[in-house]
Amino acid sequence: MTDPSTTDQSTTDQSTTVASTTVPSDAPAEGVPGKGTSAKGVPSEVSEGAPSEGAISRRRLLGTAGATGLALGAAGGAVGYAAGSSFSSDASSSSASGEEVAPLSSLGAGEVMFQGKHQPGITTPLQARGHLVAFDLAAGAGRKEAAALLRRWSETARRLMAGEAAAQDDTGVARDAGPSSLTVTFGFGHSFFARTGLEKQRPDSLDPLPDFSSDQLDKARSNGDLWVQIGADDALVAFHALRTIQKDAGGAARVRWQMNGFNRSPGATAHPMTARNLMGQIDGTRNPKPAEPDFDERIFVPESGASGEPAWMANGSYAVVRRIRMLLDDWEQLSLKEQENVIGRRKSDGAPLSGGSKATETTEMDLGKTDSRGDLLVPINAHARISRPDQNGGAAMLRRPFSFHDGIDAKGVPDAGLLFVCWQADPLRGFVTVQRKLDRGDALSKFIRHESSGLFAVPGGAAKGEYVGQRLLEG
Ligand SMILES: C=CC1=C(C)c2cc3[nH]c(cc4nc(cc5[nH]c(cc1n2)c(C)c5CCC(=O)O)C(CCC(=O)O)=C4C)c(C)c3C=C
Ligand SMILES: [Fe+2]
Repeated sequence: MTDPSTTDQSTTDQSTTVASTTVPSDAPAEGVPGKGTSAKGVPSEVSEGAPSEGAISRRRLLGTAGATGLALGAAGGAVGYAAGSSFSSDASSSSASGEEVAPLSSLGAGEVMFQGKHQPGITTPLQARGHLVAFDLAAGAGRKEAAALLRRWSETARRLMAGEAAAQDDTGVARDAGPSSLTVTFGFGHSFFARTGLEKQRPDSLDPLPDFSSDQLDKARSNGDLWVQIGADDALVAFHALRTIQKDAGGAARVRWQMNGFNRSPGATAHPMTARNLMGQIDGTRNPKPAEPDFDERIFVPESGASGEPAWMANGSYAVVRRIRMLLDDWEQLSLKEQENVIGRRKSDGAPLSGGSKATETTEMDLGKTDSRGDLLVPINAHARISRPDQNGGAAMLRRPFSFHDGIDAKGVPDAGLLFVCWQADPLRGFVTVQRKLDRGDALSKFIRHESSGLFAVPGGAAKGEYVGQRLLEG
């Protein structure tokens, strides 16, 4: 069993109130109950119900949050959609055989707050579905149109994340579901600033990423004026948000590229644990944790201007997005031992190869340990060795990826891999430093291909009544 406190999935957004989960979940709910959430993590407005400005709250349509969503039984994951039933999210119950089963829970009730110091979707636990979309401003659209768009998008994000319907012409696709931990995150690309006459406000940190020798990038699926990351634990909730955001763009912006991804569904594993990727590895073990003293400094732009960052980026972060194809046909030819040597960790439980049979995922890696023949137990080119902060002058990033699978390509091989999204206060010190090192001799590089790339400035969270990016667009 892995220690959930070590996993990226256990991280919680500072602006997050996640519904309590009383059954094992891949996304442990550590959210501190706060505004809009009862002590049990279930939205407290449910019975009082005060949907804003005439909106019909989806939660109200559902009756009570406790009576909605997916009811998960621990015994084999017995599942029933319990809308309108008397199922409760915190009541224990018995199976037909009289056997005690775990209390029911509602995945749909998970709610992340839109407003906060940081935007949602950065430290939020991994969600089951994700859409990454880049937009380019339409010809003739400038700062005014961009400001109006960000205002519309922010209002949509706030409403949908609270489980309300869209302000206009809601399609009804998500009407039976709760917020399902929906997050919508907005960022600006390098090209946005010239398009809007805001060049002077463009952070140096947005300078284009250098070329890496192993890049095989498709320009049409890279970069973009604006970037939106959508995540939710329900596929329809995520799609609904995507569609609403696309419709909100109206004539102001058009989609440049879109990528769709997924993670394991909460509750799929017997215990909360770090995610696995499509190569089967436990991935995310050594992510920085919000409780660590240097977490904020590594991931978020500080409030003071001392960093050389523009004031509008205070509490923001930089997202590097890479579509990384996994060459699964080649990878799967390797023996288990060969696969483990590529990473430097055991495939079964993520323990470092230097740790011996008693090691666990959290055992410290011993970089100098050798076997009886004097060979390093963690090979010199192992991915988990050379990507470490202590091998890269302290460089660190918060990795928050989605897997993708877009079928079989023209050559008959799986078009599958990782939508690698990483967050840092300074992309040059974070992603670029580590990727330069990986580019020079990562054992994993034979089995992956970077196919597209983006770098986006993601401003801090919106205050009440504010829209994301307002300090840039109206500053
Ligand atoms: C430039 C940054 C990185 C890229 C690109 C990248 C791609 C990539 N990684 C895996 C699988 C694993 N990565 C692991 C650790 C790890 N990877 C990076 C950075 C990049 N990875 C870092 C900073 C770390 C942590 C290093 C540390 O602090 O010890 C691991 C080991 C488990 C873990 O700590 O998460 C795996 C497995 C894949 C499959 C991949 C591209 C498809
Ligand atoms: Fe990695």
